Amino acid sequence: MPNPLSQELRLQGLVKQELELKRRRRLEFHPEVEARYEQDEGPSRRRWLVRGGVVGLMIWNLFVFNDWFMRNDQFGAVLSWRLLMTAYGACILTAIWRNWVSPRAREWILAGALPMVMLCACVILRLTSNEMRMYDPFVFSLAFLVINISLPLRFRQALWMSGITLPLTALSVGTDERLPEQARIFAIGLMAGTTLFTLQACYRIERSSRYSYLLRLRETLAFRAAERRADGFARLSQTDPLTGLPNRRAFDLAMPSRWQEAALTRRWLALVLIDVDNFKQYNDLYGHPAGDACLKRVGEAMREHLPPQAFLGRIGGEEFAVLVQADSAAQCQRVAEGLRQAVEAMALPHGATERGVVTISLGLALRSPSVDGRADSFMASADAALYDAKHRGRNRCAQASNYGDLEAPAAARAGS
Ligand SMILES: Nc1nc2c(ncn2[C@@H]2O[C@H](COP(=O)(O)OP(=O)(O)OP(=O)(O)O)[C@@H](O)[C@H]2O)c(=O)[nH]1
Repeated sequence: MPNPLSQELRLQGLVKQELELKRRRRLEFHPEVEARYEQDEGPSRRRWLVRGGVVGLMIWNLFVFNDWFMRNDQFGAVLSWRLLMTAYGACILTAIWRNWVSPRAREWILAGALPMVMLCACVILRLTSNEMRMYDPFVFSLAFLVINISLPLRFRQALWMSGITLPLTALSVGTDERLPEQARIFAIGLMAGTTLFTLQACYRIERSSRYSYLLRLRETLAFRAAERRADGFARLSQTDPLTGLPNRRAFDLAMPSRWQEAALTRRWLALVLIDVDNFKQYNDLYGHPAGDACLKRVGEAMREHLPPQAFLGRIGGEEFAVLVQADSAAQCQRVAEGLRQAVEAMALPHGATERGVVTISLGLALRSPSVDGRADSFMASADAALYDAKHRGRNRCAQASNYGDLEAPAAARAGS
């Protein structure tokens, strides 16, 4: 299955092509663009058609007053034809409204309304004996106006249905001997002219709505692509390329939000600054590439140890930082000590440390944040604690304030 990104890029290319090739003159897009057109515009077109159809049916039925005065003798029969057409229209509109039919079928079914309306109108005209009936055919043009323009039909369907309906209606009116000849000629001429003009308008409406859709789609796709690029840049600018962990910039952004989160949930927030012990010597002993690999492994070991919601970033050369929430100070201390153990447990050989393996020193600062409190001294506290851990002999976690030193377990120190 193609991924959404490549699909969008392909669509972007197709839209560009459509705009360049002026294919829009054919009132049909490339199938993929056409599918997207229906997806984006279909629901609003359905709503519009249903609304327009309901208004059209209301107008159609308002003529019942006219029937009462003009065709009183045949009122029952005329009313039946009106109701038949209304029922037919209601079925079509329900099918469109409930989306029971495909987009293509929707357009053709709707277009079928034009010959149906004209059929009913011609039958009603035949049923009428009143001398005022000669004015009836002049109203026929109204159907072309409403259906071809007001709805409007799509141009292809409008062309076909008008092409079928106009000659048949003209035949019916033209052969109606009870109509004066001049009225017949004039009514047919009016219908033909109306059909022509409404078809032209129908074409222009569809063409310009398709063209403006293409422009909108082009903008939407370009905007999405720009957003994706911006997201990518933001991710890159906040990621350390060596370890794939968040970098200092990401840490600076995370700090205030983590602070607020902890304040709102009334939990402890721990900041742990971590420094790889004697890392300069590691580089000197094993080379810079090995140093890089070591930093990656240290990052991975700590990430695995931390809960998923904890922040872990590489904020400097061989310096990492952790932000983690906990329910108690003791829990924070356990997390920090766990990090130290996790790195030591990797047992990466290091000829210049006491234990003979890569170890880390940690400075832990704890806060119980308040919403309007400030994190200003947080970093300085953790930094001071880290300094303390280094001075006390490395491979340990020291804690800022008066919580005391979190010693490495006795067993670990015994082996050093
Ligand atoms: N391989 C590698 N080395 C780095 C990188 N960034 C910083 N370093 C090295 O990390 C070393 C840090 O050395 P120092 O700040 O003296 O600290 P240290 O040797 O770890 O000593 P202590 O921190 O006191 O235990 C320097 O030699 C840097 O060149 C990196 O991305 N890759």
